[in-house]
Amino acid sequence: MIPKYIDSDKVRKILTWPLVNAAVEEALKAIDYSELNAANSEQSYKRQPPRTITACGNASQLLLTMPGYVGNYKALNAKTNDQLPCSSTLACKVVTSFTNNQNLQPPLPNILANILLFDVNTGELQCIMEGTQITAWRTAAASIVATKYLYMKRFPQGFQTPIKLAIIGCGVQGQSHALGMCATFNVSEIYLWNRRQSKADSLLLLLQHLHLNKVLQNPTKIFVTDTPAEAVREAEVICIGTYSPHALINYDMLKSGDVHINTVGAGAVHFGEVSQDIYDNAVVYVDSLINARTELKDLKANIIGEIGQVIREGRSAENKSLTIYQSLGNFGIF
Ligand SMILES: NC(=O)C1=CN([C@@H]2O[C@H](COP(=O)(O)OP(=O)(O)OC[C@H]3O[C@@H](n4cnc5c(N)ncnc54)[C@H](O)[C@@H]3O)[C@@H](O)[C@H]2O)C=CC1
Ligand SMILES: O=C(O)C1=NCCCC1
Repeated sequence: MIPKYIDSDKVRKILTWPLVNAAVEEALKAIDYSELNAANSEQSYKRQPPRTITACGNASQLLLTMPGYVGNYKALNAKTNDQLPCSSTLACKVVTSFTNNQNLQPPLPNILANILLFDVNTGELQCIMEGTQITAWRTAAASIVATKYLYMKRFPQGFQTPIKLAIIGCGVQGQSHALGMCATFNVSEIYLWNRRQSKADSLLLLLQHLHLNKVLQNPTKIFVTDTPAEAVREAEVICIGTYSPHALINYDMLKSGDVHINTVGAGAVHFGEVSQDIYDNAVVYVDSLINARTELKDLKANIIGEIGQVIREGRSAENKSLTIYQSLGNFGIF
């Protein structure tokens, strides 16, 4: 059988925020196979071994392989939104992170991905999906799901609660986080910061264009700031996705009261862009504990558990107004 190839144009046509958010929530919700027992046999489950990271020459050129299986999950039909019968997916995402790509002429995305889908009965390769956009959407959707369960659920208005949002780093991830958050939540104000301001300006123009054309519904005030401190001063929800090896925000910069941070970036380690004093004052949730055990082993933080557990059981009573979703990366169900 020749596997089907789904190119980036076809992928783009399928992706919508409700669909991707739902797929990612479903994948995050799956329980680890080792915890499955007779009492929760209806539950979806996952087998997700640690991902491998292979350096190609040096640490700025990496190949990541991310295999996973999700069994017994319930997905929605993309066209009708109807619940589909229980499904299972066996897949492997293969990602490269080559951080010089942005300097090529013409530039390429630093993160390039392909997703291999296998027949769960025969193991045959069924399909290869261009995965670069899926990675951008999936990562933002995981932050959206984390924001929904760790932040929005604190308020009686839930999803409708107006939020002030900060985007630190306006590259591929910054853009998908801004678009996904604005498409999903009632974002009243959005503060954009990027090391090179022109990228933040471009994102501002894109957001204004989407609002003007009613692709984004809620009226959002959009600001470009000179510093990360200005961007986060008022923010209730912060998304940070850069390659910065040092902290771009620290605890003194945050507003007091309820704040939630989604941190997705940083190069060699996955926790460089937020200061230690923020971690000291926060509770941390991850997407994948199995990857956290290796990739976050040097992080000194109160890691409570996986976001999937919060989806299944609610947030534990840890009494902290500052939450962090530390995103390592896993895969959605597509
Ligand atoms: N957690 C996850 O699942 C995923 C994480 N990532 C990570 O997210 C981060 C961003 O990735 P992309 O948006 O695809 O890259 P990108 O190259 O499109 O954007 C990176 C942004 O970081 C900024 N930046 C780079 N170095 C900086 C520094 N020293 N200080 C301040 N800003 C700096 C750049 O100005 C740029 O706007 C990377 O660390 C990447 O590894 C990417 C995909 C998935
Ligand atoms: O989950 C992913 O995809 C990635 N995670 C870390 C950085 C590269 C892509």
